[in-house]
Amino acid sequence: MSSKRFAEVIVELRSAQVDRPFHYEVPEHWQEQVQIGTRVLVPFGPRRLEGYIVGFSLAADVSKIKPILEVLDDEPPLTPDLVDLAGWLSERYLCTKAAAVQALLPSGMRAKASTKLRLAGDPPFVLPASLEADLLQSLYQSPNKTKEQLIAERPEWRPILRAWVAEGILEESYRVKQGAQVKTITALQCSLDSAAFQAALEELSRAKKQKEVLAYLFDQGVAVPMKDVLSELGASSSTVKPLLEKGYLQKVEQEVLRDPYGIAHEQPEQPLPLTELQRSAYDQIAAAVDTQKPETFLLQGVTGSGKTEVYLQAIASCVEQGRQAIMLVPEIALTPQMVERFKKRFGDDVAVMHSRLSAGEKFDEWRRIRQGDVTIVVGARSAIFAPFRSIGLMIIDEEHEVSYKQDDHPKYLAREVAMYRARQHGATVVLGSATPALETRWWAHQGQIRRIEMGERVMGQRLPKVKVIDMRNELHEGNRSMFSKALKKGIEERLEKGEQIILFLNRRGFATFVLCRSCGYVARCRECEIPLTFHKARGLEQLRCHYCGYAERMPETCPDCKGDHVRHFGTGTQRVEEELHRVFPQAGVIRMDVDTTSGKGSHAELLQRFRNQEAQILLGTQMIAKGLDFPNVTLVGVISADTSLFVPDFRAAERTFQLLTQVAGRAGRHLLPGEVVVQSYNPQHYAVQFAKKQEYENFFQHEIRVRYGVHNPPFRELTAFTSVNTDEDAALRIARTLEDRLRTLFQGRDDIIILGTSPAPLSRLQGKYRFNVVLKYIRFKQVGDPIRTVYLEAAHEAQKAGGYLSIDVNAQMIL
Ligand SMILES: Nc1ncnc2c1ncn2[C@@H]1O[C@H](COP(=O)(O)OP(=O)(O)OP(=O)(O)O)[C@@H](O)[C@H]1O
Ligand SMILES: [Zn+2]
Ligand SMILES: [Zn+2]
Repeated sequence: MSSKRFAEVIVELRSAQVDRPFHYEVPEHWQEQVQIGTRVLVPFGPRRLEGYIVGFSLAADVSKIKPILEVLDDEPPLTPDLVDLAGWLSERYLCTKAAAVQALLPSGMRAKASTKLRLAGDPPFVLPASLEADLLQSLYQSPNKTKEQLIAERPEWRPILRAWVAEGILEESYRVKQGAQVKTITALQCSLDSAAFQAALEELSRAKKQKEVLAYLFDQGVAVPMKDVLSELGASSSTVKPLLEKGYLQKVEQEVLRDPYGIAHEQPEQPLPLTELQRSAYDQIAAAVDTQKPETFLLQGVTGSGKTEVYLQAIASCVEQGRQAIMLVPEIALTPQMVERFKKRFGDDVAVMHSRLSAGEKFDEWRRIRQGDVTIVVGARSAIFAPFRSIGLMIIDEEHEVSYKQDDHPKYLAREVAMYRARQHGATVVLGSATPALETRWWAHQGQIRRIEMGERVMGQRLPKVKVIDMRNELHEGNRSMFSKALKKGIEERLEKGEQIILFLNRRGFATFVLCRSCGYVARCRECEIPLTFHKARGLEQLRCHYCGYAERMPETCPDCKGDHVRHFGTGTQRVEEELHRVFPQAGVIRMDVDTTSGKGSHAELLQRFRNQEAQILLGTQMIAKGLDFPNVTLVGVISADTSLFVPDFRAAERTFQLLTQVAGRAGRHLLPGEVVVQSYNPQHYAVQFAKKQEYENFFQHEIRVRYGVHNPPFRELTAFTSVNTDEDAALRIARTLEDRLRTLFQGRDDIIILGTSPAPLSRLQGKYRFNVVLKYIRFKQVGDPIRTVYLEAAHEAQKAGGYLSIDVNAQMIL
């Protein structure tokens, strides 16, 4: 090809003003090497930026076009289908292309560029006492300093450097440091031929250990990690040193991949013989994978129905056909046990990706996927972007989980990304849950996706019996404790029999607020206006804001009425723990909440202690609701079902139902029968009642009518705009302007509903005021482009006013 190609490059700036590809010339020597997805370094104004090639064109205005400075990788990090996916992400979620590209790559990927300088021409004549003289001296004395370091040292040198480069006195070259370094180890190698080897042995006649090391490496024929050589032969580095000096051995740096789990996987575990229901589910999924046509399933299986075994075998069948598989699980459920289950089945063929890995570990796992070293990835949300070549199967377990929606740009929903990639790759998507998202179940009802039902537990165990206790009656009968009589009795029985108990505290609400019983004053954060949460640590009573971290002492008297009736209300895990110790002094309790699990690995460690039966009671928030499987647990108690029912969220009923069903599903999964006790002040609520009977289908029928009546998902999609500013008037003004423009734009469209400017449920956060405008529409395709224009304009104005305007397309929660 003789005609010159120009590369279209997306640079790493996330600003909307530069949200388009820029053209660069591809220097002759890189013509062969660059492809779509190649990472490059390009000049951008006075800066040098990293960017990705997203296309090629025969550009016209050649005069202005600058050449690419550097190609950053041998293999392009992005495959062409990922470049295409980035384009889709930015259109679907209205984010910049740069933000979309970055979402596809591990955080450790970003390079830092630096500029090396070399004196190339004759140094200029400079006055002995001048800026130029200092610079020259510095250049001679420390030739390794980069341009960036020099400028940081003396900003006044910047124009001089620029001039000298222009005059050819200095020459620039770029060096790029990877964000996360490739990890290497030192290995030893013997590259002598046999004759030279024999000669060397003679020469070393008396140095027995040296001879041994040399012979060992000669026999190996390949490089062996130095530490293995030393431990194998019981040698020390002083043995190796003379061999290196004489040139008999060479040191080589070998790349190694960090294995974050490092589990030894010797004997692969055999698949279990499937039950009839599992077999039928497996057959349908495997057949779909075979067709290589995009298809989505809802695998609706009650808790304990053995969905995981179906996933494992479907993955095995996909991999056998030479295609790759992605398995998503909620971050919280991605425990070492979970990973171990995959590693036992598939050995080293599995990469793991989640946010608790270090940047280096993430980078390595990502490279193993990109290089084709593994065919399966298990991970949290972002693993859906795994750079596989030919995806056959994508599974999203607990697909209804909120954590599958990214809360930062691009605010993608993993389920939608999976379905888009399925179209690209001709892959099958499996959405698995006992309590599917209402939308998913609705699509299945509409026939857009196929539903597979597994209505029974694996060994035919009964679903646990759920008792709902009316806490109002308990109070009327004089029981002022947080444990109903039934729950107390249940705990006592289990403690006696040596069985285990999970107590669950539903804390989506703001549980331990502080209230004055005589005047009704509620302590709130000064910055966020959220009720403060009561905390007790080392005898100190504190009020803390869960959003911004603000803290103050618990007041002794009411700031409003000066009375002494201020009390903390609601129930935090700490209070339940104290109460447990008081009522059941003999019982060991493990508490799991954000306070006890903030350290790396502490989450897994606490669960392991419970598994080892070091304590009989596990007490926690929703983080213990998912995927835990403990054979000895026969009682699950929910302290209060109500806290999640009264949050200002249209999904409150759905979430409550899901949480209660998931929690109840933790009991009686094995041989011992299970019991569940749910305490509630609103036991008649339909979410509580359907959860009691574990009747998802009936809940769905009821809830879908409620949604239809108020035009909520799945009948409309919601996009939320939030105007944020420290100045309340400015925040309000921007939101109103946006609302007006949307109204003008969609005038006469009765399929579109605009919920006018209103204070956000979190009306103040970290000292900033927040106002929402919510748009409801049927098809995003019909509104996406016009919304983008209006949004970008208003966002620009918000910025000028010192705040910002955020957008959440297909919002799952409005805060
Ligand atoms: N075919 C089988 N034969 C014997 N045991 C099985 C079989 N399939 C699954 N099991 C066992 O049944 C238990 C429940 O299975 P699994 O955890 O996969 O259920 P699940 O549907 O994912 O439940 P949940 O939604 O509650 O997480 C597990 O202990 C699993 O090892
Ligand atoms: Zn008061
Ligand atoms: Zn706050």
